[in-house]
Amino acid sequence: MTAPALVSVRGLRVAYGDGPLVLDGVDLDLHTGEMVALLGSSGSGKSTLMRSLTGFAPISGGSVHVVGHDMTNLPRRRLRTVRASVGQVFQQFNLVGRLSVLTNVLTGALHDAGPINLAGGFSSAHRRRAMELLDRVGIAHKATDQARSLSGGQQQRVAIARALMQRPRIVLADEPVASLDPRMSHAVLGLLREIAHDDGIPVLVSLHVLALALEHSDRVVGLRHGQVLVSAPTAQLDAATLNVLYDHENDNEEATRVDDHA
Ligand SMILES: Nc1ncnc2c1ncn2[C@@H]1O[C@H](COP(=O)(O)OP(=O)(O)OP(=O)(O)O)[C@@H](O)[C@H]1O
Repeated sequence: MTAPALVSVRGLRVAYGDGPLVLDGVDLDLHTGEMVALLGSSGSGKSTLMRSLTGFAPISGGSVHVVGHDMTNLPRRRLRTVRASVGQVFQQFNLVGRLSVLTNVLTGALHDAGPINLAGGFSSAHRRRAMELLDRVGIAHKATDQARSLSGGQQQRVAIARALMQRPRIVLADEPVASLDPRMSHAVLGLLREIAHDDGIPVLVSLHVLALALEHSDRVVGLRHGQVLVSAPTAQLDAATLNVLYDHENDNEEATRVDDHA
C-alpha cells in the first residue's frame, strides 16, 4: 500500500486582497522520498503555492493538508508546530551574517530548545548534531567563521544544514540555486536530492532552469497562470514539452495539459 502523502493539496485557490486568483484549482501531492521540481514563469504562482504550505497565503478555497494537518483551519499554536516540521531554503540563504556558521545551524533547533541565549544556550546534543550536519554538507571546517564570509554555495549548504536541524518532515526550497553558478547549482541540488532519497524527506524545489529540473527531479509540477499545466514523472518529460509553461505568445489560448494520466 502506498504511504499517505505528506502534502496533499486539492483545488487550491488563492487571491491577494481583492485581486484576481493567483492560484486557481491547484492539486499537489508530495510523497516520502521524492524530489519534485516546481516550474513556471515569473508570476505563475510558485512562491504562493509554497507559502500556502506554511500558512502564509490567503487561501480562498480548496484544501491544504501538511503532515496530516488541515492548514485552512488550524489554531495558531498548532500552526507553529506544523511550520517547525517544514524545513525551508531560500534564494538569498537568509543566514544571520554576523553569527558563526555553527550558530546559524543551531537556530534551526530554536523551536525545540525553548527560550535560550544564542551565545551559549544550546545543549551539547544540539551542538553535536549541528556539527554532524555541517560535516554532511561539507562545511564543518567553517563552523566558527562568520556566515557572511562564506561563498554563496557554502552559505546555501549552511542553510540546508539549518533546515535539517529542525528534523523536518518536508523541505521547501524556493529558487535555492538562482544566485549560484552552474557548478554550485548542481552541488546544492544534488544535496537536496540526497536528502529526499536517502532521508526520505520529500523536497519541493522551485527552479527556473529546465535542464536542472530534468537532471535532478523525480517529478515535475508546472504552473501557468496559477493552474497546473504539467504534472508527470521527469523521465517522461523533455525541455520541448516543458516549454509550454513559458509560451507567452499563446497566452490567450488553452494550452494542452501534460500529466501522467494522459
Ligand atoms: N503579497 C502579495 N500581494 C499581492 N500580490 C501578490 C503577492 N505575492 C504575490 N503576488 C502576485 O501573485 C502572483 C504570483 O506570484 P508568485 O510570487 O507566487 O509567483 P512566482 O511564480 O513565484 O514568481 P517568481 O518566479 O517571479 O518568483 C503574481 O501576479 C504576484 O504579483
